[in-house]
Amino acid sequence: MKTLYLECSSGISGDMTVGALLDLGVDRQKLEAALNSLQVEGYALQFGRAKKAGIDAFDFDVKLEHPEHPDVTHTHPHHDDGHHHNEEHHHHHEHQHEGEHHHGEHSHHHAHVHRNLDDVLAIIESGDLTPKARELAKKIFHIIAQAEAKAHGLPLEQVHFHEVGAVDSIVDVVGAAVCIDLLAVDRVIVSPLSEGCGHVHCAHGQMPVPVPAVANIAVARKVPLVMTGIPGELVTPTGIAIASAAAEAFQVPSQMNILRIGYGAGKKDLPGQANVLRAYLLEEEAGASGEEVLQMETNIDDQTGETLAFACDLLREEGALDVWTEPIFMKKGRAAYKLCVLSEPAKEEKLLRIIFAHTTSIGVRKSILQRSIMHREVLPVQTRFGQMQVKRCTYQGITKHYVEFEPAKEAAKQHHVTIQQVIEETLSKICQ
Ligand SMILES: O=C([S-])c1cc(C(=O)S)c[n+]([C@@H]2O[C@H](COP(=O)(O)O)[C@@H](O)[C@H]2O)c1
Ligand code: NI
Repeated sequence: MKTLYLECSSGISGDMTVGALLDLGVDRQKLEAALNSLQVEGYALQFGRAKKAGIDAFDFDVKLEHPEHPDVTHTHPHHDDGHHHNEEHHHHHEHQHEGEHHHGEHSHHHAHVHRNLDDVLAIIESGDLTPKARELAKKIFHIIAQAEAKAHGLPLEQVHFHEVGAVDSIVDVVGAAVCIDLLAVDRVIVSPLSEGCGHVHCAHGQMPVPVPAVANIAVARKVPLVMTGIPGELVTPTGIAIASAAAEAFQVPSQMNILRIGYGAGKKDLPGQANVLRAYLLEEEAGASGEEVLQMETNIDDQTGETLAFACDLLREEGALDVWTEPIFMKKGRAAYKLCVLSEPAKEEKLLRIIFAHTTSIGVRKSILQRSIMHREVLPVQTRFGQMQVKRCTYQGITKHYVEFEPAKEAAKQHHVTIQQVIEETLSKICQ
């Protein structure tokens, strides 16, 4: 199982993420092709290297061609004269850039000068992206827009992305989504995010760190922030939005089998630490990695068997790893059931909603369990009954094979044989 692990001990921003993933080995040409397919103009991509406290890191940058464009004064209601990114993206004297690719020569023109969420989503929709990259990019923008809406007390549809900022954000967000998709990992995990302190300056004053959009995303998406006491903004709204949209969990792996490492350069020079985002590609021998699962339980003494079974079906459909009921006796000798749900921790909210909506329960106990599982892969196997699937499970030299039950059951019915025959013949093909 392949895992992407982002170590954010010096914060996270959009360009640090893209830089780290390029350094990890993502194909730059494929990223450029995806970004070129977007109806966005007026920027150039920069691909270079930077030394951050002695560490050689990939320096990805989006250089805007008209940062001082007069039209951009129609902007976000509370940030209306463009503090966005100029500082961050145009003072890189110590960085060398090997490649610069301009995107200003497109022929499309936009009648308006600021974009709302729907405009940005339409740009993402019309780009030549894989479905996974597109969905992830849209999810990231939703998260940013919701945080901005809350920060400025606006309905979602009234949040406007600053024209210049929007170009920059679209490239960073779509770039990160494309890179994550190109890595084709099984899951993404992210460490708690180290944040700075104090205030950041913008044209109309100072914003406290974490800036409001970051703080709102941390609340909404349950993102742990580590407060380092370093002056300045280490976590940007784009950075935390990418992390929270992609991450299955915020955790530090207890053991790492590292395949590759990439460093993405931040733009700051920090006291005592390198301003880099480190991305790891991990091979996780399931079981050795100390995987975590969530177990939820609730005792129910006043629901019919029919409706409880329906709730169990819904929980399974929502992606619970397992759902079962145990007969129990509760107070006053009442015959009852304990409903148990096992799932990935990230699915807690959705599954809890189903329990409260579809059972009579008004309280649920939960615990995080450490789970060891064997590494699994599914092998297609041709038999006279058609194609069967065999699950191969391995762990430190131990190997077990199991024929997937549902296709085997269907084959047994169709061919009027016992399921044991289907299983044995399928397994015999594997051992040859
Ligand atoms: O443009 C707006 S509205 C804006 C809002 C906020 C809030 O927290 S609200 C913060 N910022 C700052 O802009 C830069 C760029 O952030 P990116 O995520 O686009 O890289 C950063 O300093 C933010 O704190 C802008
Ligand atoms: Ni804002």
